[in-house]
Amino acid sequence: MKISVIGCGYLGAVHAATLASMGHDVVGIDTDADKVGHLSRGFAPFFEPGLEDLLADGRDSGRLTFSTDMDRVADAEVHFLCVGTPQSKTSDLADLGYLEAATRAVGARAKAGSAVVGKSTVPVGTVHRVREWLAGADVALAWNPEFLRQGTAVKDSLVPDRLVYGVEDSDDAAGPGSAGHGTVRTLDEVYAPLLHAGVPRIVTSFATAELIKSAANAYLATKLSYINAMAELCDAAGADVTQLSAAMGLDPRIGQRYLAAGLGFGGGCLPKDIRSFRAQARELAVDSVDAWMGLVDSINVGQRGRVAALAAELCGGAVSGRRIAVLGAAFKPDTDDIRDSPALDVAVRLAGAGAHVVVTDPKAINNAWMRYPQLQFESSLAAAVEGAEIVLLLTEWPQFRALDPHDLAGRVRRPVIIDARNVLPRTEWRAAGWTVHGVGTGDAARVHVA
Ligand SMILES: NC(=O)C1=CN([C@@H]2O[C@H](COP(=O)(O)OP(=O)(O)OC[C@H]3O[C@@H](n4cnc5c(N)ncnc54)[C@H](O)[C@@H]3O)[C@@H](O)[C@H]2O)C=CC1
Ligand SMILES: O=C(O)[C@H]1O[C@H](OP(=O)(O)OP(=O)(O)OC[C@H]2O[C@@H](n3ccc(=O)[nH]c3=O)[C@H](O)[C@@H]2O)[C@H](O)[C@@H](O)[C@@H]1O
Repeated sequence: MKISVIGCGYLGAVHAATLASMGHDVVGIDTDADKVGHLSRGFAPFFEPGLEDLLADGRDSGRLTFSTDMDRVADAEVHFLCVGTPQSKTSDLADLGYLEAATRAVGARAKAGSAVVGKSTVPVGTVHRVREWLAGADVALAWNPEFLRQGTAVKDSLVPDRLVYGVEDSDDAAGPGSAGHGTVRTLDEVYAPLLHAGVPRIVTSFATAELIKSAANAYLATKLSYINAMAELCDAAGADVTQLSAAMGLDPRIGQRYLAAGLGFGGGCLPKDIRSFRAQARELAVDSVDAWMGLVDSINVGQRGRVAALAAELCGGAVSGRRIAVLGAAFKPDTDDIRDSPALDVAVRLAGAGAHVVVTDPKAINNAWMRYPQLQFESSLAAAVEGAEIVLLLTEWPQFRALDPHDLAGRVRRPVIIDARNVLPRTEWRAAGWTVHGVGTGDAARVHVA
């Protein structure tokens, strides 16, 4: 099929590349000429494992092209809308400005009978606004939310847990002869290899499809804030949240995933999505969801404050003038994305309190250094920790987990580390002379003021 993908960021570039790998002819459109230049040459404009291989395959096969020219969408049979829906600068609401611009541009060029399919994460009810923005274009409309995670985006796209199709009420999966089966059939054709492999697909209304996406992210955020609240309880009681979550997770009704307590969640999605969800609940007068999301958000942001306060405590009450090494700038490992990064938030708080903060990260320094002039960035871990009075492990990259505590002890001024992701083998590090503090690992009662 001929497909256009509008918006080639973390979601769209991966979506375009995986569709091409399934045999479709795909054009990816983005307003960012730099991004399009990279993608056209087969290079990923951001770090995402496996993406460059797919881009190179797509370029070599001729099935995958990129452009800034919106006119290139004209002969596509399906248009996927993948532009950003960031948090508004002035409220909790999602900013739908990019989506409106992209939709209007597609609507003006899409050929009659083609399908416009939304993938961006949107507040419930947005599809009706998209229909208005299409301004009478003779196109079908569907909403097909995406659930991929950065860092595993290629795998998540090629082997998704489920496909969700939000379609017109008249549309159904009954096949030829039913009133408006157009978009279901079209999407089935797009995703044929996945459906053939047995990926479940849910066909539902627009509102339900929109809410499935928001509710899934809100649930993940809820699970994370729940375990972080338990971490605070563990610190207060002298218990260990890593053992608590491991034991809880063995119950298959609970499961191990998203139960890793620590610095909490960040990134370009969960934080803004729970705020948008909150705003939607307020508009719909569903107070319980508003209050719930408010608590999830405040527990999450509170983790950052707790780690910064622990650093101050371990520095004798204040960090002013202290040299602090921060391991991690990305919002999580295996990505270079620093959007709402908990690690950088803590680093900025400490710098704001007068510390000399040196940050290192395997992939995210290029994205971070111009944005945060108050921080020093080092690509070499050895340079970052040199002379540090305290080390903070804030993003659990494999290379940080595997650090040799003996080697590191020889480089720092004081062997004190906050393992804010609870990933280091504490016994080994303590045997190497380190004071190790986790989050919720019951160390709070053992803080020694230096
Ligand atoms: N990043 C992720 O892992 C996932 C993101 N999502 C959702 O997907 C959407 C996109 O997210 P990201 O890819 O992370 O954002 P992003 O910011 O990385 O990418 C958005 C892209 O859209 C482009 N763009 C903006 N306006 C445009 C226009 N009028 N025409 C063409 N291109 C335009 C931007 O230049 C940018 O490259 C959001 O709604 C997000 O919530 C959903 C699932 C996963
Ligand atoms: O809507 C989106 O954009 C995506 O948001 C998340 O994906 P992502 O933001 O890429 O990252 P996750 O792996 O979910 O991690 C989110 C945050 O939670 C943190 N986290 C995750 C798991 C855990 O146990 N503990 C924990 O603190 C991570 O460090 C990270 O900061 C969802 O997992 C995806 O399903 C969804 O498609």
